[in-house]
Amino acid sequence: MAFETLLLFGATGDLARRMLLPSLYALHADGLVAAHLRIVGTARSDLDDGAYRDFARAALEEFLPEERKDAGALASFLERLSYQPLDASTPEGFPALADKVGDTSKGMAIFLSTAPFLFEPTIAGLKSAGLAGDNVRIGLEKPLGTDLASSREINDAVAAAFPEERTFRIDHYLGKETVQNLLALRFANMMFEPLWNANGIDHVQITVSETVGLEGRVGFYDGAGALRDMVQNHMLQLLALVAMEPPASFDATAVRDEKVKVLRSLRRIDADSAATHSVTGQYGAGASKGEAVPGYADELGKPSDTETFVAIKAHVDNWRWHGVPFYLRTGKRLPTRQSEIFIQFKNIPHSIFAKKGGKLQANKMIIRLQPEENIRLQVMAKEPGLDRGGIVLREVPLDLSLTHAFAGARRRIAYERLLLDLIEGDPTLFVRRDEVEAQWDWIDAIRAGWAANGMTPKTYGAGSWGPSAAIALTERDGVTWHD
Ligand SMILES: NC(=O)C1=CN([C@@H]2O[C@H](COP(=O)(O)OP(=O)(O)OC[C@H]3O[C@@H](n4cnc5c(N)ncnc54)[C@H](OP(=O)(O)O)[C@@H]3O)[C@@H](O)[C@H]2O)C=CC1
Ligand SMILES: O=C1O[C@H](COP(=O)(O)O)[C@@H](O)[C@H](O)[C@H]1O
Repeated sequence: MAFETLLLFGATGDLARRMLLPSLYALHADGLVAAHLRIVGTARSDLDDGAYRDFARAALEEFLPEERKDAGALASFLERLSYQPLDASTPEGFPALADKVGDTSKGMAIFLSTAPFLFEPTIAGLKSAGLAGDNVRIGLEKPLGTDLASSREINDAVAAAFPEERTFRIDHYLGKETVQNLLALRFANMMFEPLWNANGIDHVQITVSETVGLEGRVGFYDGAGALRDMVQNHMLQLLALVAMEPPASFDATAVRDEKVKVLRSLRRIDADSAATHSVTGQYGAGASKGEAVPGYADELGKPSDTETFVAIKAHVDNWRWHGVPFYLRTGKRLPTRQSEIFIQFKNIPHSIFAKKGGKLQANKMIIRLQPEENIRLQVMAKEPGLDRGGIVLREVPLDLSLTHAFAGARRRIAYERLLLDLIEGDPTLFVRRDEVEAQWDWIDAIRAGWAANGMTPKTYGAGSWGPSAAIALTERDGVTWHD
């Protein structure tokens, strides 16, 4: 059921400015939210409704693409907004917040876009002010903790007021169009699923590379690092979607049941295998997009052992994936911004072209999430000609460019879909508690393995593909990273 109030904590933050307000505006401009949906923002800043609308207007001016700016839609969107100042770390301000929110009988969705240490007091405050009733659901921005224990603590605090079916944990990668297309590719087509296993697939690579550095998130990032910031959530969700069994239906329980089975089947990387199955790095000075950039420690202003790059060789220990490595790689200040899933199929069992000189390469599938969205299957074809000197076979792409195939359909940013699902109450693309905890369990073992082996990040030049050890991680298996 679509709710009629959205209460946004962290309404003055960076995420609200860059993503949440522009997404809500887009839903409004496209007529996708109810005419009577009210959006109440709250944060510490001492603003009134008018000042918050000015704040929101400035954010939209800055972050909306030019073609989306429409004066009429902007004015009517701003009318939906109101604001209540609140220090969420103490209970005092919550009664005033409840007054501001007013009648919630038509349902309220709450979104916590604040640091996780505020979740517990926020939830206590909401509960004490009567803002956690049966017709209220809550969305939680990541990070949900820094390890399994802290994640459990947060989840317990949330569960004290909101049952699991009313708790929506965000992983914005699940809102990305191509991520859902991966499900369509696997489960809406006959031809891939029979090969989608250890018989057909040699290995899988998942790369999420960024060109940016700290981007003003110094305080948060140095306490997190790439493993907890990116692998624990986005990359493991991508891995789970690639590796899961077909769910019985595209429904929240069925999909999440299958994902959690994969996450629980991940082979532990621990003290014995951390050094052989993972590599960490930290960028030093180098160049990004042709410009000289400082190293991480210089950006931070002090030396640090936080990893800005991680590469992992993972295994899913079940029948389907027996012996198939999943190589994961993510980092900041890499050469390109590129998120992709690369599926390397196995070689054909016997080549009829060998005696004619035809050289074969195994099929590959590249599922590109960003910057552009496309799915490409590399297949073998014969070069045109009379083949007098022998047959020449060449790898050619079968492209499914989503941008071209669906030209005219606007590409939505992930938060548009996720905020709409939160307001309408569809949890399919949100992460269930057991998934988050399985993810943390696996990540904690890796971190313990690093500590036990005294592993610290190896330096890589900004603008490179990470430390050379990351190349060696795959080359040892005769595998080259797909750049
Ligand atoms: N920015 C991003 O790209 C991403 C952010 N996240 C996560 O989302 C969350 C929000 O991030 P971001 O917007 O960047 O953070 P910011 O630091 O930019 O904003 C924090 C928000 O929380 C509010 N706040 C801080 N303390 C209190 C308090 N005691 N009581 C009430 N409100 C408070 C701030 O209000 P005020 O400024 O008025 O004090 C502000 O609105 C974080 O957990 C972050 O890790 C996750 C993925 C990406
Ligand atoms: O959650 C996070 O994701 C972003 C990358 O998101 P993308 O949609 O731009 O790929 C990352 O920069 C940030 O460090 C992390 O917290």
